[in-house]
Formats: sequence, structure tokens, C-alpha cells
Amino acid sequence: MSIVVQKFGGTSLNDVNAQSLLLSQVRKAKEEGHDLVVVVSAMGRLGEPYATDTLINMLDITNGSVELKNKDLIMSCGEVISSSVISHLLNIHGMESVALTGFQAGILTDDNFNNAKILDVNTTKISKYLREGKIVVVAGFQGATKDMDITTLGRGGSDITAVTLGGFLKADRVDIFTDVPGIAVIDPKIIPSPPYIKNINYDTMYKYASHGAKVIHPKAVSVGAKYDIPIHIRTAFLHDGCTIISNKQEENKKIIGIGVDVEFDFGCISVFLDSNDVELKEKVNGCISLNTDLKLGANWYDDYLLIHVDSDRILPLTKRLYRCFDIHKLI
Ligand SMILES: Nc1ncnc2c1ncn2[C@@H]1O[C@H](COP(=O)(O)OP(=O)(O)O)[C@@H](O)[C@H]1O
Ligand SMILES: N[C@@H](CC(=O)OP(=O)(O)O)C(=O)O
Repeated sequence: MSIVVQKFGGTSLNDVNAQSLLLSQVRKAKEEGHDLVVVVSAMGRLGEPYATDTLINMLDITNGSVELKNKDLIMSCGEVISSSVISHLLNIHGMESVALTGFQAGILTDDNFNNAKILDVNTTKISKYLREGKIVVVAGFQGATKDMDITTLGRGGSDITAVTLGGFLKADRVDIFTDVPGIAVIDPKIIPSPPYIKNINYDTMYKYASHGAKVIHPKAVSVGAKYDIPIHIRTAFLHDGCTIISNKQEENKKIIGIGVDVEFDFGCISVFLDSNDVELKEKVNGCISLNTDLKLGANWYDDYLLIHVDSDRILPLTKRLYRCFDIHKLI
């Protein structure tokens, strides 16, 4: 039997409409004959009751530092709540399911609290439920140490849970459901309706995700490469269309994408392009030399250009670069 892992991020769980789209995606995969593991993140974003940042804010950090082990315990609760709610929803809609925390799912990590690494997965329990025909809903972003202390995997870590489970279970593919229909050439929050990438290889995606394309956690991409498991980035709002991360990459693409990363008071813009295209490199150099007022420094690496910018100038420069490349003609 083929196994599919479907991961739903916080933005794909946070209201009744999103949850009903989740149900229809799960039903579709079940009807296609797959055994299903569903990995869920905490519902919503800061301000919403069970979002990770809301839970962190319940610890009063004004009176001293937070013990990381304790912080992990509260941070893991959002995903546990989601797994219980989603499993219940599946059951009441006629899709038999069971909810597991990361610990119950057999996810063993090191004791680097807040940023733990998965060391092993004992899939016995998941496999047993799958054999019984149940959909297994696993709380993402967490595991437990050999001493049974709860850990979390670093922010955005539910993607790591999903791809790691896919690898250990020898799944056919991992679907990452989010609020965008794939990996775009630039964050759609910066440039609305940008072109989307159909196929991207693990290596390029790892670099792109590490430099601003935060739609997937870079560690999840490297786990995908390790197990050679295709990762589909998609949205539950649409049935068709996705980006496939695998060993394949579209040929003849001059430009892969622009990643934007803001850290405190400075930021980085990374431009990923065909490193053999001298003409394009000159165009890029020309474009950034026209914008010296906005940049702190720029360095070429193998296949990307990294530009350092003050964080308040990052959006204007990104938009100018995007316009200057005329990306629609380059991809
Ligand atoms: N190159 C890109 N392509 C698509 N989305 C991107 C890109 N770069 C950044 N993003 C952002 O990633 C977001 C999805 O990731 P995230 O907020 O972590 O969702 P989730 O809650 O599903 O994990 C999108 O809303 C989008 O703004
Ligand atoms: N809820 C965790 C883990 C996670 O992966 O979330 P999301 O899939 O919504 O990015 C976080 O906010 O870091």
C-alpha cells in the first residue's frame, strides 16, 4: 500500500473554512487509495489562542529567563491540541483516525531543547494504526528525549516532522499544505501574484529556503534529499497546481527566485540565478549599482548574489530588483 504524508501548517488550520478544505484534501487522498499520515501545526498565528507565539507569551519572561525545557513543554501544546481536534473532525466525518503526540508517534530527539534534532523514529505504533486502515494524525514540531522529556524542533519544525515520517515510513510523497500554491520566484506577500516554480531540486531549494523562501524549513528539504522523497508544496484552497521538490529541476531557467530575510535591523536579499549566464549577472550588477543608496554590501556566491540591506530599505530594493529583472520574461 502506498503511504502519503500530508502536513497542514498553522495558516491551513485556523478556521472552519480551512478545516473543511483539510477534510476534503484528506478524503481525496484516501479515495485515491493511499494510507495517510496527517501532520498538523499549531492553529493560526500570534493572538490566536493556541498559536505557538501565543503559548510562548504565557510564560512571563519579564521576571527572568525561561527554562528551555519548560518552554518546549508549552510550545508543544499547540500541535497537540490541533492533532486532537483534527482527528476528532475526521472521525465525525466518517474517516476513522487516531491522534498521536510526537512522543507517542515514536519520535526520538536529542536534548537540545527548542531546537532538537530527530535521532530516530520508532514507527511501530503508526504502522499498526495504518494497517488497521486508520488515518494517523501526528502533532508536528515535537519529539521526546530518551529520558522522555518533550522537545521542539525549532520554529517551522512541523515540516521536519512530516518529511522525516515520510522517510521512515517510505512514503510515496509528502504534501506540505500552506497558504500559497507552491514556491514562487518571490514571496507573494512582497510582490502579489508572482510566477510559481513547477520543479526545483533539493539542493537549490535548500539554499532558497535558507535565504528567505520560508515556505518550507530548510532541514525538511535536506531530510527529503536524504530519503529521496518528493515534497509537494501546495494549498488546500486549490486542488491542482504545486511545486515539486525532488531531484529534478526545470531546465533553461535564467532565474530561480529572490529570497528576502529580515533579521532585527538589517536584512538580506538573495538572488538565485543561472550562474553561467554572464549577461544576466551583468544586468544584476548594473541594477544594484544603480541602487547604492539602498544597499550595505553585495557578494556573489556560486549560484546566488547576497545583498545586505538595512531592514527598513529591504522592501524598496527588492521591488526595484524584481522590476529591473523583468522576471516574467526570465522564467
Ligand atoms: N518564495 C516563496 N514562495 C511562496 N511563499 C513564500 C516564499 N517566500 C516566503 N513565502 C511565505 O511563506 C508563507 C507560508 O509559510 P508559513 O507562513 O510558514 O506557512 P505555514 O503556516 O503553512 O507553515 C507564505 O504565506 C509566503 O508569504
Ligand atoms: N507551530 C510551530 C511549528 C510549525 O511548523 O508551524 P507552521 O507549520 O505553521 O509554520 C511554529 O510556529 O514554529
